[in-house]
Amino acid sequence: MTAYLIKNVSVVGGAPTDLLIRDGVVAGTGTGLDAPDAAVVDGTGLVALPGLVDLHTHLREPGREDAETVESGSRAAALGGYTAVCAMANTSPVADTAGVVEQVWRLGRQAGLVDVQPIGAVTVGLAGERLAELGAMADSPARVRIFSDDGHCVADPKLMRRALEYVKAFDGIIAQHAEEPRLTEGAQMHEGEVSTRLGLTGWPAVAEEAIIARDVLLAEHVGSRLHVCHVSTAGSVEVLRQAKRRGIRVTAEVTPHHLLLTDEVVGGRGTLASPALADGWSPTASYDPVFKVNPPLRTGVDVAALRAALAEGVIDVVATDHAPHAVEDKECEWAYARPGMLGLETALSIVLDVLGPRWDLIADRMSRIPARIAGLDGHGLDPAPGVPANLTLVDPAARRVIEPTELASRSRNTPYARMTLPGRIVATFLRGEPTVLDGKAVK
Ligand SMILES: NC(=O)N[C@@H](CC(=O)O)C(=O)O
Ligand SMILES: [Zn+2]
Ligand SMILES: [Zn+2]
Repeated sequence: MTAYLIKNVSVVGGAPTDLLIRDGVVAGTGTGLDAPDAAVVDGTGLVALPGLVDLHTHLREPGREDAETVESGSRAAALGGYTAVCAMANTSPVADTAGVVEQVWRLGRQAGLVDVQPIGAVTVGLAGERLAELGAMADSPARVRIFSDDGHCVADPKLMRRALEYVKAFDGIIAQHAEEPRLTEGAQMHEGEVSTRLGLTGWPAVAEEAIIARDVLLAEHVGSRLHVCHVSTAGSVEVLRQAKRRGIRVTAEVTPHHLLLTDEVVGGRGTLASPALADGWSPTASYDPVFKVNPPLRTGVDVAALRAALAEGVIDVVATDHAPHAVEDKECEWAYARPGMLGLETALSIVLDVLGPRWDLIADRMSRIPARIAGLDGHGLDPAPGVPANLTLVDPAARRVIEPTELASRSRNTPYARMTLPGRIVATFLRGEPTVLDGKAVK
């Protein structure tokens, strides 16, 4: 195994120092390090972060390998600075048995670009009727600890209660896609002024907020851990703030797209929550299905509330909800397009715009805390002697124009096409082995 000497790098925003990586761990830090056998990486002007960890990724394998595979998604993750991702269960077949979660886990190890931690389904077939074999998935080699029906809501409160009770035994987590289905029948976009103007059926904020309010009370009642997926509204932030004040064991994530984009883009307007990114950019058309996503893009008030909640910690982490879709499922009439957006290769850039170069906060929201929530021990640790060398090097001064066909994902449904984003991943290391060098995947 080659040793690497990263020279003159800022570790999480600190004063420039050298990092020696050897035998899978950080072997030493300090200025003026020398290691004749090591390959030198010039870290001047770069920031070293603990490898990013994504709690919410769709890798699409098994079933829709045309949209993404574990390997292509792992490559996209590494290029985005990730060293671990949690893969959602809405595959085909659904990851609702020990067999399927083990298959995904093995595919991740074979790809060897990031650690792929499968998430197990809560209910059989994501149908919301019968609990899946949660214990068998927890006991499998994949050691599943997070369970989610993402793409669907566990709408039945009795089933949600039983799922929370079941996972309590092994300190597991239920990650809820909060969407009261009876309030979103036929919904196409956020229910508000824009949906009224465009004549599209709305997805009301209350459909999310009512489920979160119910679930935090169930989690309190049972004394079990709840994680809220892709929080999208100001009202949800208030429910979470109150729940945390009551000491309820709830964590929450926000996606990059809900931190930047508003429902105005559906109508073809380029109003973004960030003037810098809006400068010179606008959607190519109205009803562009790349902006169709579940939960939907909300208003500027919601985006502002999410940005504040992320900075403050009411929202614990950023999760990408990387949702690759094949061209025929996405580039079609709005009503028939599948919802979802790519996120892995652009997440750090968006968060850098949202939070600014507050590297310690970024390390918390994108690495340390998601690693702790998922129980991924070797990840989310700042580079320091003896620590597994799971890290990424960021060039904060770089700017790049997003070109969908240049992404490593097998799909191209990124909402940031033609945007100029800040920051670039220069290198990523997984247990001391480079997965990205000079901005390119090593395999
Ligand atoms: N977010 C989306 O719009 N789609 C996700 C499912 C989900 O996260 O709800 C997908 O799997 O495509
Ligand atoms: Zn979802
Ligand atoms: Zn999802």
